Amino acid sequence: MKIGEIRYANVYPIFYYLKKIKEYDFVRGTPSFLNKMIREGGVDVGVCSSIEYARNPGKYVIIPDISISSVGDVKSVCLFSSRKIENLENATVFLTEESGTSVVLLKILLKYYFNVKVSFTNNFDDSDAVLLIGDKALFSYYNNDYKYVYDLGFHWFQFSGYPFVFALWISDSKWEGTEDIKRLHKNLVNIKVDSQKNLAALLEEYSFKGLTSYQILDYWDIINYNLTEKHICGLIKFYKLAREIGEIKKFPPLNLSV
Ligand SMILES: C=C(O[C@@H]1C=C(C(=O)O)C=C[C@H]1O)C(=O)O
Repeated sequence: MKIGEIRYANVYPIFYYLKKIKEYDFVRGTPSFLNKMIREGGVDVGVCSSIEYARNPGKYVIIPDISISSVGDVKSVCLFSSRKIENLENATVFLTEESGTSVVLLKILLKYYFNVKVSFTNNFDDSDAVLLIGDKALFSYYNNDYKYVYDLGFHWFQFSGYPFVFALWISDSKWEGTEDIKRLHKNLVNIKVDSQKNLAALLEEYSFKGLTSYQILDYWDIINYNLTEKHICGLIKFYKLAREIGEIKKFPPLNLSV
């Protein structure tokens, strides 16, 4: 099986253990690259943007019990700004090209929670505020690169009261019901539990320029890999609002299965 691996710190603990099983091949990249890979059949399974599932629901199944989520702060998905958000009316906001989900989350929060209208750009230098995800966001978060930092995980929680599911483990639907996908599901669930018990051990092999060991541990501690009923409630709310703002065509049936 070929598995799409997000090359960020957020999911390093899971892949660290998954690679020890020696049963899988891996393709590394940003979420938007992996979304394209799974869409085009370049990988069989991937940890992909949750919005990718909703854009092509008949094509995938969701592997249960695992995700990349936040329950409150996430630290690695933030709007960074030199102005307070209420002063960003009519401003220009840079959107990272690495993301699928967070771009939609930002649009939802700006409209329904912050009540601010902005325009978007992919020109970093031309912007008043920037949406970053993954390691770039994490670096800026801990190194105080901007005066105002809006953690989208935190604000989603304030807004909805639910966890936010940034990424889902999805497989091409042709794998549904196979022994391979059942075994992968079992491996992932075991890894999810075990990896949280011994995060400090991972630091022997992991370094992140610009972050202290304490900051990395703190980050791995808050990143949430569960997919509980509450996560699903958050996901449903997100998909409904994404549909309202025209980011997806239809509310997708949620096919969680192995
Ligand atoms: C928590 C994060 O969530 C990520 C955000 C994603 C997106 O915006 O599409 C996809 C996968 C996750 O890596 C992060 O980037 O650190």
